[in-house]
Amino acid sequence: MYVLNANHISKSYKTAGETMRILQNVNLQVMKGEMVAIMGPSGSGKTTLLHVLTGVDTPDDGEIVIGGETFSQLTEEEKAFFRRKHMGMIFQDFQLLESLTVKENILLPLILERKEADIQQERFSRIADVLGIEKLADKGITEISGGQKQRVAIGRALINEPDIIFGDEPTGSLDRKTAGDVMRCMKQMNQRSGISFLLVTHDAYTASFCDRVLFLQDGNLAKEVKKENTADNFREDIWKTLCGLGGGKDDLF
Ligand SMILES: Nc1ncnc2c1ncn2[C@@H]1O[C@H](COP(=O)(O)OP(=O)(O)OP(=O)(O)O)[C@@H](O)[C@H]1O
Repeated sequence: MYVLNANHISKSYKTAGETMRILQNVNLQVMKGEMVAIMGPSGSGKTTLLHVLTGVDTPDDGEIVIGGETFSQLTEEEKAFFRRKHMGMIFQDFQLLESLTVKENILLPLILERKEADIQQERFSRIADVLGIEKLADKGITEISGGQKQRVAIGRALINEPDIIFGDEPTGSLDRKTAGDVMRCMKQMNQRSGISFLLVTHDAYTASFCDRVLFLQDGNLAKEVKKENTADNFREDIWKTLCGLGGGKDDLF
């Protein structure tokens, strides 16, 4: 069953009288419980694709179905409502509120929805336990590390039990060890809850925690690499494919 089914997605930008075609007839599916990464050389349109899929930007053409709903046909107001219920977001710079505690940041989507206190507590305990951040509940955001901040952001993205979580360079501001810890947390949440992930990343190590990696080039999803045996082989396949598409070593590490 598809959680995300995007078909014939096209997007152009007009700058100084010139039309730049960024996405051309992109087709992309994510199954329930799948973790998928999108990679590609710098400027290939990864962020544009993520923005289009999440409704931050509008495609020129194409249809996006998320959790059975034709998301691309909703009004802006309906999209915002649908996003809160069915989609989670994780960003490179965490986007947490420094005026709130760790627990309040995670619970924010439920607080805004006025969910009952016992539901809030039950979901917080369950998620904080898996993410290993129970002891940080009352800390301020400025008092915790980058890796801890990203765990809090994952907790906030998960709290509404969405169909899919989108990540824009979720390990982009973390060192390699912390990136690994954060990706293991995501994988654990994915395996326990069956929530799907679609992550844009330039990092082969981060992508190797996923089940499948899609490569963007010249506005199209040009290649796909699936995890078939060891993590090391998968990482090597990812790296070779990206290099073959013109993304150099600097794009990876
Ligand atoms: N709002 C915009 N207006 C005009 N051009 C844009 C806009 N957003 C992106 N672009 C252009 O679209 C192209 C793709 O940009 P995008 O940020 O999607 O690439 P990317 O693959 O995410 O790059 P990177 O890996 O460097 O972050 C770039 O040439 C960029 O300059």
